[in-house]
Amino acid sequence: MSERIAATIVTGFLGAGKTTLIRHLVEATRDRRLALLINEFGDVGVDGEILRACGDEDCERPHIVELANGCLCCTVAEDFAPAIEALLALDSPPEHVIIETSGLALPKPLVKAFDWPRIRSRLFVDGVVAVVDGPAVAEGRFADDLEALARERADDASLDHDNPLEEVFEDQIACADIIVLNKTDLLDPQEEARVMEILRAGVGRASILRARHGVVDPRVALGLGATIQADLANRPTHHDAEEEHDHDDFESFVLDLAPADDPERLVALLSEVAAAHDVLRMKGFVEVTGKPMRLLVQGVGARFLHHYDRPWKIGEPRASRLVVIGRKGLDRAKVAQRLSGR
Ligand SMILES: Nc1nc2c(ncn2[C@@H]2O[C@H](COP(=O)(O)OP(=O)(O)OP(=O)(O)O)[C@@H](O)[C@H]2O)c(=O)[nH]1
Repeated sequence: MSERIAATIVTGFLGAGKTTLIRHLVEATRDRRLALLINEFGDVGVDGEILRACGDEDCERPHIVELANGCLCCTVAEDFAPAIEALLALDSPPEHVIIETSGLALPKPLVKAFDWPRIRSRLFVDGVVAVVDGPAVAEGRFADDLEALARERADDASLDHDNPLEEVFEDQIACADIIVLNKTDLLDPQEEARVMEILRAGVGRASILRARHGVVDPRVALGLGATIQADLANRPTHHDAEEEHDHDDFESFVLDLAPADDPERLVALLSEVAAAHDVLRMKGFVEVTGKPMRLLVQGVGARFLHHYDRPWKIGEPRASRLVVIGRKGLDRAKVAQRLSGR
């Protein structure tokens, strides 16, 4: 089996800033091959146009696939799986896929669609990012333009999800690994605190990042830098490329671990440590004692996935190495101590 490719699902109500955030991520990760899969209702092509029209030739770089035939989770066989297969059959297939859902989509069924064998063998869900329209929530609404939202709902014959909007919003929040509280430029401190409170009440253990115009660190949103860093042993030249970036809100470090005897136990511990120290991302490869395959481990907040991605190559150092990303002030010594003391 070829290596599986990570996919990030970006969800959030109409106008919350999904396209703006994705555009930022595309611009901030020019050295990576991204593909975008956009699921829009009604005004087909608009988001794709915005993403293409960066006024910069590099913005042509990602492959953009638009799927307009309704809810992705309801059309897995006809639309979603063939689109993914076509992307992966490209001469240079993407390293990461970003899926923008329609504002009304429930993310959970889409995450479940990844369990389809045709999808599961090629792709895994790296994380679900929910974009929240800060000012709309502060005003007790969920979207900036409720009428447009109602129209979208009415036009969408494939949606028999006729849940109250609150429930769709709550579902999007509940399913997210990372919540981006967007449009903070339009919130005063009291409003921002109130929205934070509403979100915290609904989110469980997801991390909430504040953003203006969707500007979030791609290492956190996509884990892209994390993959590179965790793979340092195999790609020593990337060491040279590590420069000081202006990622002032976050910090990251690489942690070397002993080989794991029991992957389940390791992942449970990682999840516990991530929750205790508000770690946003952990990602890397681990040697499991007695296994010829390397274990890919990746966490977004406290949610972890792991699978054996390929056999260790002959002569390849079997390092167990994770990149850990958190907010500034992350207690590196404590995280290291808890993970090395297993
Ligand atoms: N003031 C302000 N405007 C923003 C911000 N983020 C996005 N916008 C604007 O909000 C509008 C909607 O943003 P989009 O990125 O298109 O939102 P979307 O979630 O993709 O919308 P749909 O695809 O229609 O569901 C656009 O006019 C953006 O320029 C922000 O942080 N602050």
